[in-house]
Amino acid sequence: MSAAEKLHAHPTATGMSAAPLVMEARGLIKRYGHVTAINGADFELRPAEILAVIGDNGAGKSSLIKALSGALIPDEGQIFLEGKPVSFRSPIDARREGIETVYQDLAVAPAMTIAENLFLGREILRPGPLAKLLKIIDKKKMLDEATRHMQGLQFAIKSMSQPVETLSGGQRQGVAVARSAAFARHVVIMDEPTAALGVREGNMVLDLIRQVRDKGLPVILISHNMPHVFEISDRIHVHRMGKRAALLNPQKISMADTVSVMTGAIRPEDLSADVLAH
Ligand SMILES: Nc1ncnc2c1ncn2[C@@H]1O[C@H](COP(=O)(O)OP(=O)(O)OP(=O)(O)O)[C@@H](O)[C@H]1O
Repeated sequence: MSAAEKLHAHPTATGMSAAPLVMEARGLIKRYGHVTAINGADFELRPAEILAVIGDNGAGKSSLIKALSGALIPDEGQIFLEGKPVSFRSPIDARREGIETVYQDLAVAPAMTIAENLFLGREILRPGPLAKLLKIIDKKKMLDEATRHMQGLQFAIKSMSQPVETLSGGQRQGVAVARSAAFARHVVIMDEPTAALGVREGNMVLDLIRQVRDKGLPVILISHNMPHVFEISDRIHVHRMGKRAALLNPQKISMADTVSVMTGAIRPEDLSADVLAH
């Protein structure tokens, strides 16, 4: 058993709560030459929660998320999914394990329909050996399933055969969120999903993220938007200098104090216990 696995096997010895975790990381390290982007980071994600990950520019949020989504291989440390140690060599590995990531850019293919976007790279083929051999796509089934899924998320769009380029920015981002919700089995990671959006559209995407959580999937939300973080998250992971500095309860701590923890103006050890999340 590796050191990290031992840590995981004795959670109370490290002061962790014994509650079940969907995803966990212990002691992640990633160095780029002289820069240490991840510096002994811990991470914990609970079932059906929205966990915001916040931090100043350069704090190492993206690097942490890349490690959790297979886009970066850490030099040290261990990631656990549903209690099992996992080692992702690529984002495809992470996807196979049920972790879906929505990136801020590269969200959708504009010329394709909503239904096609939902099944992009995972098209449903018509039944039968010939259809499989010729890779004949079952458009009707994809359309039906897309409609059913979008209705389940209360996504207000009339036709799933509409090209994505006819949608607003918020609706496009909504399609990306819905796609990740459709295929994720364990975790949805969202990197600044509302960054490029106006107020109404941002709120629409926040609603959709809540729906994903309410379906039972935990969401990791990386965001610089403090009002959004406070509106939607169940717990806040503050990342600072390459590691988790604090885990905060947005119901108890003010936005101003949260920003102070993020920038280092308040030291985590000076916080009162009631603002910490467990
Ligand atoms: N591929 C890389 N090569 C070299 N240095 C890197 C690389 N990726 C990240 N870094 C460095 O690691 C540190 C953390 O970067 P990271 O992008 O993870 O931070 P961040 O919190 O996501 O920042 P931002 O909010 O600005 O996106 C920074 O100093 C960055 O310059």
